[in-house]
Amino acid sequence: MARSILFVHAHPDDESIGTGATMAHYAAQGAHVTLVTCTLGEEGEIHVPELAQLEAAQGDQLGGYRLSELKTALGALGEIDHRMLGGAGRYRDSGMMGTPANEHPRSFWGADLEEASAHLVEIMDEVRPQVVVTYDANGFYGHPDHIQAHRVAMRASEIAAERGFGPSKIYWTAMPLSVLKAGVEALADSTDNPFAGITDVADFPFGTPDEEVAACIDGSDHHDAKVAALKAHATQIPETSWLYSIAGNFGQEFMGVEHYTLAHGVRGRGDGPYGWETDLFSGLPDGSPLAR
Ligand SMILES: CC(=O)N[C@H]1[C@@H](O[C@@H]2[C@H](O)[C@H](O)[C@@H](O)[C@H](O)[C@H]2O)O[C@H](CO)[C@@H](O)[C@@H]1O
Ligand SMILES: [Zn+2]
Repeated sequence: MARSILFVHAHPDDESIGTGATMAHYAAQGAHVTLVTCTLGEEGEIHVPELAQLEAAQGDQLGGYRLSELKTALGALGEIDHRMLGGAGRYRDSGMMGTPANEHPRSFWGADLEEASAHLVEIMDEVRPQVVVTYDANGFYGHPDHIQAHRVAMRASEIAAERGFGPSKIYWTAMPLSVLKAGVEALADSTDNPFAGITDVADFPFGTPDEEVAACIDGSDHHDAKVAALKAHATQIPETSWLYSIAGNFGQEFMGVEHYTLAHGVRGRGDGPYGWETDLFSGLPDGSPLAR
């Protein structure tokens, strides 16, 4: 049975920023890699001056443009089965927490959980993922669309399990505190310090104690693919982005290695002081009994 893994992300660019190396890693291994993107990112900033008038308050065309950026990014990551939750345009980027866009009639933050989850269950029934990857209950950093993506992924997985095709393992993206600390220290004297003013990692809206991390996927062979995918999202990730500053300092060690907590399922064999799994499918029988 071919391995099938499903990633649920809120906006175009999250897939590359948070799980790009992992997606490329499994696509290169021949796994069926499905990405579900929940919104088109209509409320995003625009870091490409000549596209400034696409913004929501003017031409309101950023969503369509970001879909094209996403397709380019996925081309860099390998063979990815991409779906928009409910079809392109069904759910709109809700903006940052507390902004007027939260109240838009199609905002993802205001979506009916059962209806949105039903769209995801349909995809899960088709691709039968043994592994699902999404965010923790805080959406990794508190964005309403990320929180909603978590809720929809978890509810859909629950419904799928009731129907006999639930995932064997569910992971949430995570940033180990040791990695955050290393980043803050490495850039402390940098003139281009993205963490300027932050001295304590507790100041970040994200970060997981190393002992609570379950998996570390080394996709450093796909470092270049991840950087190419990030560059495809040029409206969101400018050349001056802190992502590139850190990559420049840490290189493959940062860009190509991605970490996860295990929210559901049995942890497989692991390495290192905390027994981090090195494969998200570890511990699973060859082929899920739930697969078609
Ligand atoms: C990575 C991510 O989830 N980006 C979201 C986020 O973008 C932030 C937003 O534009 C904010 O105004 C900026 O200050 C911040 O730097 C951005 O990361 O929220 C956007 C609006 O919902 C969303 O389109 C974007 O994908
Ligand atoms: Zn996002």
